[in-house]
Amino acid sequence: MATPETVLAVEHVVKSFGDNHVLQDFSLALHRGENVVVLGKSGSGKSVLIKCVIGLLVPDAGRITVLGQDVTRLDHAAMDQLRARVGFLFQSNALYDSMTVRDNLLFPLRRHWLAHRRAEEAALVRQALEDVGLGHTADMMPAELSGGMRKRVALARTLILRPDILLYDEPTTGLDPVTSREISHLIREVQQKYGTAALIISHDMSCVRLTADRVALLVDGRCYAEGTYAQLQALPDPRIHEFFA
Ligand SMILES: Nc1ncnc2c1ncn2[C@@H]1O[C@H](COP(=O)(O)OP(=O)(O)OP(=O)(O)O)[C@@H](O)[C@H]1O
Repeated sequence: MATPETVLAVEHVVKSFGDNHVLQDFSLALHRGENVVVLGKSGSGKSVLIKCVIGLLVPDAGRITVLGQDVTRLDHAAMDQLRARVGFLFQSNALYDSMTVRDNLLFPLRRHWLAHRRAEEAALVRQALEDVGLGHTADMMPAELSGGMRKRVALARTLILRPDILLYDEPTTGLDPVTSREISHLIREVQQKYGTAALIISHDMSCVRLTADRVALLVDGRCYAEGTYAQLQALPDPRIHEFFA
């Protein structure tokens, strides 16, 4: 079997804030088309990791390569171009409340691909919304949507650029259990339909079980263990077991 292509590599990353050593030699690889969940307790450094990946924080040591480019060495323009290929779903969704759903989706499109024809734009918006099960919402304002619908719109807004990688920051936080499950299933559907690789940070075990091809456990700043959900669940190590209890 061919070796899977690595689309994101975190290698020996170290990040401290004063005496708070958050990431200590953390390494992880994400392969094309794969969903990897980084699971860790509150305060373990999951957000710090994702911020390092998108260049909002700079690691003290180590290397992060996204689609073959070392993000710690990219200038602003190169980072901006790379961000068009890496969709980031914020925990807060970060929708523009004063814009319709349609204009929220058009925003990244116009920012990154200036020369789209109107008819093409309309088709792309329609397709992205249909793919998240919200074909009828283009004219609505974000305030008219439920929490789950806002999450779907935010996902559609990242999908419209056809990213190679999706980064999900706690995608089910703040949602009720039924809606959380729907979003987890949607993450899987997107993976299958778009072929994107996803790095998902979460401590919602239902989301982890439903979305992860592989789980990486972030403990004491390191990738303490990795494997499928079932493999990790079966391990007797108490530091792993407590997540599955
Ligand atoms: N900009 C910053 N300056 C100083 N300390 C920070 C900064 N960002 C994060 N930290 C610290 O890094 C540690 C890890 O925080 P992080 O937000 O990554 O945790 P997390 O695993 O995402 O937690 P949660 O699941 O609660 O969101 C915390 O101790 C936090 O206080």
